[in-house]
Amino acid sequence: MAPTVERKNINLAPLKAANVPIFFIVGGPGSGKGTQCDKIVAKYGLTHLSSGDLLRDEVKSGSPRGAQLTAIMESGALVPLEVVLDLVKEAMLKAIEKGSKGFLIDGYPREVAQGQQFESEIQEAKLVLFFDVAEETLVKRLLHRAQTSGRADDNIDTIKKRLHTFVTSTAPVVDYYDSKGKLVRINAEGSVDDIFAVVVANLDKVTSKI
Ligand SMILES: Nc1ncnc2c1ncn2[C@@H]1O[C@H](COP(=O)(O)OP(=O)(O)O)[C@@H](O)[C@H]1O
Ligand SMILES: Nc1ncnc2c1ncn2[C@H]1C[C@H](O)[C@@H](COP(=O)(O)OP(=O)(O)O)O1
Ligand SMILES: [Mg+2]
Repeated sequence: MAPTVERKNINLAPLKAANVPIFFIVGGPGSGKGTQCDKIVAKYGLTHLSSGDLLRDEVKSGSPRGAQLTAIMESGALVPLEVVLDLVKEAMLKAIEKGSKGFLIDGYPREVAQGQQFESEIQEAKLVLFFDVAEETLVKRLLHRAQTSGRADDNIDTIKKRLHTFVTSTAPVVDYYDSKGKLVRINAEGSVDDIFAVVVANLDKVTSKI
């Protein structure tokens, strides 16, 4: 039986009232989500929240659920939906207090239910950017990142499991938003700058801020 997850009572009113644009950033592990988000932040001033970073921060904080989270992440599986969603909500609220103009939610949703729950409890995403990269390239990039990342999940065994999780749980997210007409599929095999040019062309269509 799955462990019971304690939900926090989070007041979402300020976040809903702000009604700022929200973009989901989806792609396999190593597809360049973080890399492209850094560039989007620099150009558009949106707030970048990576669910993986939020989870790693939670682990570092030494909170009781930290050890459990580490084990799940090292196994390449997904952390329970409620844990991630609460962390994302809290981070969004903090950013709204500081005047955020909008959000890049990176690495989320990783399963269709995450997207549905987020959108029913918070707000609909404006667009979903999907960075499309072949598995072979993902493995190469992650093994290269492993040399400097210090991440416990950047090793070949965990990478294989994360790829499996991506195919089984996250690929349906891509189809789900495609069928809603919200998906922007970006071939992300090229150079960082070439990919960013495609990102900009798509974001410029929906945002007036340059
Ligand atoms: N277009 C690209 N071409 C080559 N390497 C890339 C590209 N984009 C990102 N990388 C590298 O691939 C690795 C994974 O990128 P990252 O942004 O951390 O991806 P994600 O957040 O999707 O896991 C990093 O080492 C990064 O420097
Ligand atoms: N939205 C989410 N739901 C469940 N687990 C998540 C999650 N986001 C991250 N995790 C967990 C499982 C992932 O394998 C791990 C690392 O995530 P990440 O930092 O986003 O990886 P990457 O940037 O390589 O795609 O954290
Ligand atoms: Mg990342």
